[in-house]
Amino acid sequence: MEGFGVFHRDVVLQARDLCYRPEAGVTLVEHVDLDVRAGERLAIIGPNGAGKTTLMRMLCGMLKPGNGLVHLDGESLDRLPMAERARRIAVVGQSDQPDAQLAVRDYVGLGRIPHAGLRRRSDDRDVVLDALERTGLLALRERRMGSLSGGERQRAQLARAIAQQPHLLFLDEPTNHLDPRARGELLEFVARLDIAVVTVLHDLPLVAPFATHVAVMSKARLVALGTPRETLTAALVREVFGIDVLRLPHPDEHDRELTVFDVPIRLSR
Ligand SMILES: Nc1ncnc2c1ncn2[C@@H]1O[C@H](COP(=O)(O)OP(=O)(O)OP(=O)(O)O)[C@@H](O)[C@H]1O
Repeated sequence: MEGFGVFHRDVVLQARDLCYRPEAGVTLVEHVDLDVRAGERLAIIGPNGAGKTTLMRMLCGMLKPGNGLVHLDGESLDRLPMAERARRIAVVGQSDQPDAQLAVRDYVGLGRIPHAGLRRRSDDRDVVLDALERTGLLALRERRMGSLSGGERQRAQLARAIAQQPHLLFLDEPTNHLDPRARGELLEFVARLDIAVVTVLHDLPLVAPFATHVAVMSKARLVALGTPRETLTAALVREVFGIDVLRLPHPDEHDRELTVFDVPIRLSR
């Protein structure tokens, strides 16, 4: 494993020197190194155009890196057969376009394909029902995918990923169609799955409650990697996002701190 040094058994995903340059003079991701261990939840954050989605697509094998290596469970991702990759990794992307005519439960059932091919196994039905129940979609299981709201469709995509029973889950902005309460509920649900998660997240207030680790991207580079407390410093948030972050004592709960991202909208001068 050249360039990877000692492989630790609990490291699920290892990336070294990842770069992506679609054409001469254009660099979307530059020299990214990171590890994700079992049970960790990594949030990739950064401003629009920073390279977050490009990085995530390389980490999950959807995009071949221009340079660098990605290892899954100690094996090179690009040498793993597709079926084996699909048994270990589930991806909920931004641009997934589910077939509008499919019933919700059949759509979620597609998550079983890597395990059983097109042949149905007896436990598949239970796994699908469990995924529907855990995402609050049981009552909608006979509905067509095309009839769901944006938030319901997002939950169906997550249910399909859960039905895949992966041990590494990739999510690209999983909260973007959800109302504030549903955002927290969805991330709480994902955290309780107790599997390794890599997610692109724009919702800064949810990063610290959800993520065990944060990768901060800015202008194609990884500018910080660590726990939320190590990375979401006032100085870094100001430098990367151009906004202030304030940590205030909770007025009622003395053991809690409120983290406020101060986004000014000034209508008058
Ligand atoms: N094939 C390409 N050729 C040139 N530029 C590209 C290509 N693909 C993406 N880009 C640009 O690269 C930059 C990084 O894109 P990426 O989608 O990774 O950013 P992001 O951090 O996920 O952004 P957002 O928060 O807006 O989703 C963007 O400015 C995008 O327009």
